[in-house]
Amino acid sequence: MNLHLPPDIVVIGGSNMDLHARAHEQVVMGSSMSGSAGLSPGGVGRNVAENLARLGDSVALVSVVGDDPIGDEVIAYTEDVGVDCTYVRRRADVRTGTYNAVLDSSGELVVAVADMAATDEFSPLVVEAARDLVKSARGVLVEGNIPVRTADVAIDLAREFDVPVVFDPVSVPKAKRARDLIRADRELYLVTPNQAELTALTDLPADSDAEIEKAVHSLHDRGVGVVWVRLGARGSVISYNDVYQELPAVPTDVVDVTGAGDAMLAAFAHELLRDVDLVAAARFGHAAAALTCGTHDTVRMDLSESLVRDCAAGGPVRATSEEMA
Ligand SMILES: Nc1ncnc2c1ncn2[C@@H]1O[C@H](COP(=O)(O)OP(=O)(O)OP(=O)(O)O)[C@@H](O)[C@H]1O
Ligand SMILES: O=c1[nH]cc([C@@H]2O[C@H](CO)[C@@H](O)[C@H]2O)c(=O)[nH]1
Repeated sequence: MNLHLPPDIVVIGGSNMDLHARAHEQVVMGSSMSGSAGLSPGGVGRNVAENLARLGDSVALVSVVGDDPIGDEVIAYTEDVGVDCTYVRRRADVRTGTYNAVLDSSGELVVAVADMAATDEFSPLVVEAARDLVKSARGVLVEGNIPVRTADVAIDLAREFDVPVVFDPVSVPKAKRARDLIRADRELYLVTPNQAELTALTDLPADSDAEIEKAVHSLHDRGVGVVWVRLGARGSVISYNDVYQELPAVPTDVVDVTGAGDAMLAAFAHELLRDVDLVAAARFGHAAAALTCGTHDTVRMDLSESLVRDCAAGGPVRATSEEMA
């Protein structure tokens, strides 16, 4: 008997182990610096799934990791926070992806090397194997780190069953490759670029407010229902139907922005499952991002529904130590 209940959301995306090394002194290129470092499971898709589970949603992850000790750790951690990892494929012939970041003493990123090993080998067959899972979901989230042909199959599959699709283009190079995924002949529910990714998706400038608005409308013309543009410390713009609204970020002392966009997207999706108004859902997303920005990537932010709700209502942006996992 299959005892699995259908998930609210299926996330189709990458899983990594993140290494964050922070120098304790001014970084001198080519030199060995003293500092501290830590490991934590990462990957955009996996991060979104983790945050959804922490917010109390039922979520399944479709992903690929190596059959190696790092993959063991990533899966054990992700299952432990409540994500269904039944459809995470283990492959003996590839390494689990790693994201290796070096930060300076103020927390700014100096350089990051992403070895997307297993995610680069994420074949459409892994998505096909999750057909029944996708069919039963209320929403599917696809992130741009997976190969384009796999993302294409994932979107088609969800649309075949009329399941709304969220697409996160994740970076400029990935957004350029993913441009043709957004087409007028198939609807995407939500696309979430930052300004540079908006340009990469549309071939239009997106520096001024007027340029952003024009580029956003060109995505609507290509079948995207909701466009939510991330503007970093400024906040975001959300656009759908007759609504076009800029939202401020929740001010915070930034310690590490890694994963803030992933938490923001998870929190937004969490609210959508409750039929909350989209602008209110976006505000909830900003609160989750602010909480995540105030925490080192290596110390996972335990996003709980009440913590984010308090923050969105003007409450504290920093979790107390008891609230941290
Ligand atoms: N300096 C900041 N102060 C307050 N909030 C911030 C700051 N930087 C980022 N944020 C919050 O995090 C959200 C996501 O950050 P950003 O817009 O930089 O996303 P991104 O470009 O997709 O980054 P990433 O790919 O690293 O997630 C912002 O919309 C905002 O809510
Ligand atoms: O090229 C990449 N950079 C960063 C990530 C992941 O982004 C996450 C933060 O949003 C982080 O966990 C890292 O693994 C990736 O998968 N590929």
